[in-house]
Amino acid sequence: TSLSHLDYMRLALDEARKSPPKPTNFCVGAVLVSPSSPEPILATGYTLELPGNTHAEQCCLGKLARSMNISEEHVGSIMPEDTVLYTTMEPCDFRLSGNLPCTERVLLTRSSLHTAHKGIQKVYIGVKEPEKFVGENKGRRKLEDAGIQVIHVQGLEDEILKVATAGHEIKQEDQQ
Ligand SMILES: Nc1nc(=O)c(N)c(NC[C@H](O)[C@H](O)[C@H](O)COP(=O)(O)O)[nH]1
Ligand SMILES: [Zn+2]
Repeated sequence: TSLSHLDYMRLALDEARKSPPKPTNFCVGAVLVSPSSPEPILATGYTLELPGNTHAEQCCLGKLARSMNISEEHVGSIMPEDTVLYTTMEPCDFRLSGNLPCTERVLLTRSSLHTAHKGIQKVYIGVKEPEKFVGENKGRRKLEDAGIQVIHVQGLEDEILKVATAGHEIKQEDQQ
């Protein structure tokens, strides 16, 4: 039985819950999926899972690369043709830390220095990024311009945002 988009987004949310809350980022979860593969789940990831200031999507790519003994920037070359990414929050387009944004990392799966690969075909998002750290996230347009569909999977927004902002101080007016 194949899992629905909502099932995969729930899996991503389960990953997000594992992320240690911080006031300077969001707790996000992601799952790399090849729907038609015998083992559809290629990798899971959550914010800060891998050492360093890592993002959920970054951890998915890094873990998949490591499992195949290749570097992250070449991971697109080993992805099945139907690879898609589920992430509870849309891939970042700018990071206050200055680290490479996940939108760029997703784009890199589509082509590397010498050859183009299929890489990630679609990105399913649970919520858009709240404009708390970096203003409006313009990454969606970049992904679409590169032929990657960005699809909002509805239904888990409240839960996703509650998990994402677990490390953010509760303002007085929020305490009613
Ligand atoms: N899609 C997504 N996945 C994540 O795992 C994560 N933490 C964010 N968060 C976006 C937010 O804009 C950045 O976390 C801040 O801009 C701070 O940047 P750093 O995380 O310190 O590089 N967004
Ligand atoms: Zn990111």
